[in-house]
Amino acid sequence: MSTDLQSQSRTESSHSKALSWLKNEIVSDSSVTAKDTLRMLENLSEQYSLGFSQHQLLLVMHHLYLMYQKNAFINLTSIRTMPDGLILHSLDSLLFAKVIDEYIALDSYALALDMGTGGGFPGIPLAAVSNFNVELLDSVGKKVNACNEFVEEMGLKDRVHASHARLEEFVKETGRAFDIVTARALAKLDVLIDYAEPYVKRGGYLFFGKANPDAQEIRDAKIVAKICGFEIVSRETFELPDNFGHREIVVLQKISKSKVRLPRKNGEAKNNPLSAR
Ligand SMILES: C[S@@+](CC[C@H](N)C(=O)[O-])C[C@H]1O[C@@H](n2cnc3c(N)ncnc32)[C@H](O)[C@@H]1O
Repeated sequence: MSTDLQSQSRTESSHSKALSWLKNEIVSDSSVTAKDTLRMLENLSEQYSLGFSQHQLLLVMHHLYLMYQKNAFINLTSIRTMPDGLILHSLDSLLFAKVIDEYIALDSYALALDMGTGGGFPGIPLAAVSNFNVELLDSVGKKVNACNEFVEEMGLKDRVHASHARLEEFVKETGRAFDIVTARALAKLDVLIDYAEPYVKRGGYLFFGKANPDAQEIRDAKIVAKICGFEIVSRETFELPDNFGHREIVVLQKISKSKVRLPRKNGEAKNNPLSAR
């Protein structure tokens, strides 16, 4: 089968799974049906000019729903209701996809790594709206198992996979392989750059989501970016609806060799930051 036909048949199979799920399910907040939630996401998609198809949004919702089901057993999110999660997890992750598309087309077959993915944010929504091959990484085994269950259930297993490892160690298995590295709610920007450097190809991009980085965090990020061979190419800002707050996605490009040997030992990036040298 040609790659296009394989990809079309994969899309059809994940579409029918998501549709059969939508028909039956009532989401965790008993006053809101899955159909209502999909409508909310479609409205948000329009409001932020995201341009994703209904099928893609359905997949994004399917992930959120599976994540909330699993959250009853393992701690994946502290955001209690599905409508809040829709904004703070799904929309927030889709904003990454919107920004990434400006640098690497979502319909390309780029390789992406989501560092410290937790319940799969932003990596799984990113996979749902792209053709990317996505590696999700987390140091907590239960979260990794949950993510692998989600992508199997969503029909994305052949191009999305979660691995259980620390960022400081996973590079020994994979090498410098990725076009894109993402992270949300993992660490300060300087630490994220330190973690990500061994994974991204020359010319590749880092996309880091922050609530509101202060001037010191940006100063430290600039210092470490220079040491590690990156430049900050953009800082995209968004206001989430209903006063859910400010979001910034910082975009960096790998332009030269790192001046220090990375990765460093476990915990070094946080405990002995390059920005303080
Ligand atoms: C606050 S959670 C954020 C999860 C997700 N990115 C989100 O935005 O919802 C940070 C995650 O990073 C993982 N993590 C922290 N340090 C890590 C490391 N050194 N290597 C791999 N994962 C790590 C944690 O286990 C946790 O799941």
